[in-house]
Amino acid sequence: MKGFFVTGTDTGVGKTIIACGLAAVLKEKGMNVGVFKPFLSGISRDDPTSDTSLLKGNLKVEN
Ligand SMILES: Nc1ncnc2c1ncn2[C@@H]1O[C@H](COP(=O)(O)OP(=O)(O)OP(=O)(O)O)[C@@H](O)[C@H]1O
Ligand SMILES: C[C@H](N)[C@@H](CCCCCC(=O)O)NC(=O)O
Repeated sequence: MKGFFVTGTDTGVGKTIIACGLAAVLKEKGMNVGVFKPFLSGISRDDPTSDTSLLKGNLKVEN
């Protein structure tokens, strides 16, 4: 298993967008891709606009 750790120097700099794109490209190449965001602050994970919802929706996974 290989992984990428996406980080940045501030909030709102594009970490989530980059992670979504990276995951989508790898999936498109036929790889089995998972995403892991261990902590989420400031918004419910159930909110459709949350980072975790965007990452999940991007990969079309259930959980
Ligand atoms: N390359 C880009 N060009 C234009 N807009 C961008 C780009 N990358 C991200 N954005 C926009 O910037 C905003 C913040 O991006 P994103 O949510 O990916 O940041 P983040 O680093 O994950 O933030 P946070 O730390 O708050 O979770 C979003 O509205 C996103 O659409
Ligand atoms: C909901 C957003 N995407 C993001 C908001 C982070 C705000 C940090 C504020 C601070 O600097 O204390 N939350 C998160 O990445 O878990």
